[in-house]
Amino acid sequence: MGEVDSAFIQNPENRPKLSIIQAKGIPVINLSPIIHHTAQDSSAIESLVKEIASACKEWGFFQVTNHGVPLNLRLRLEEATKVFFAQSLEEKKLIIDDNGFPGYHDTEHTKNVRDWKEVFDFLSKDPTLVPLNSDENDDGVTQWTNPSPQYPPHFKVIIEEYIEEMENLGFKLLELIALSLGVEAKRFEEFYIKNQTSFLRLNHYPPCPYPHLALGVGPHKDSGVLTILAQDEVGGLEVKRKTDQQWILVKPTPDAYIINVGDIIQIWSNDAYESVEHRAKVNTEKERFSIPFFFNPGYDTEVKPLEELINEQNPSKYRPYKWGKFLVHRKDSNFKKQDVENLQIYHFKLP
Ligand SMILES: O=C(O)CCC(=O)C(=O)O
Ligand SMILES: [Fe+2]
Repeated sequence: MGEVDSAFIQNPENRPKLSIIQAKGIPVINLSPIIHHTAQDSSAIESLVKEIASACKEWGFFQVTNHGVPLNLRLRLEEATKVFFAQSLEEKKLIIDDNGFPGYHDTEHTKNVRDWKEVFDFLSKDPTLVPLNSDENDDGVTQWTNPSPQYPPHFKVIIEEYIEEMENLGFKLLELIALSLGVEAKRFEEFYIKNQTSFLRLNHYPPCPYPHLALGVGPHKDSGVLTILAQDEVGGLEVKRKTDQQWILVKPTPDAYIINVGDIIQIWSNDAYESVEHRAKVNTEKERFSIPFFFNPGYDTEVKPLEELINEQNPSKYRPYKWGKFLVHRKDSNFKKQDVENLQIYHFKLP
């Protein structure tokens, strides 16, 4: 692949520097007070909530250790992911839905530049109910259903088992985040009771001959509630530091998960917390794998700042929007190059 394919070339301002900034990096938070407790130790939980609050405010990103997800399960999923992607393109292309989601695909664009990656998406709930289209006046719904990969054996079972763990961890993190905002621990659960739209993504970034021009994933913010990411030892994820807008490499930490606040938490918190821009670099020698779990609410969730957090001094900064409509709009625009930027939450910002 000597020729440079222009579809992958980032605008000059988005091209990555290949030298690495080794900064102190995002906070690492030990979750053992909520995972390994018999009788809850309230002072340990209180200080954990404070750590979460400052990580969400200062970075929008953090890593967690002692999270309760069995390492053996993660290793089994990582191994199966490698075996899956090692198949031929023809074989992988069989594992796809007509809509291009969920399943295998290799043509995703971020901000209209093609990403140097291939992915496999798998829904948390099968089927997942979503709006028929992004038209606000159309109440029609449709279903997304999971593919059934036959190879490697037990792939589907491993993925399902792993998703269950991601949901458990997701709910625990949401409790900590709710407490850190000063609202009830279970405040966010109502948005997940019906028609959760979460999904697991397996990312494979093959070696790239021009890593100074292309990106595995271009700069973006995650649009859902929370992302729980497992990255391998190769590294490549960079986060835009809020204090000085520098791209900071997130150093791979064995058996840790990287958590990032998505756009919906930014809105629920009325901008107290911010969904932070990030991207994934590629390199000439090593392939890289990463596994994000996008923890998303029911399609009919109306996204707006929490009533407890707004008042005359701190009025709502956003007009409400329907999550499902946003999701479907994004899915329609992610697989082709368009002339305009796709939908972002600032489109809902009040003047
Ligand atoms: O591969 C990574 O480290 C990040 C992936 C990512 O940001 C995404 O898939 O939304
Ligand atoms: Fe992301």
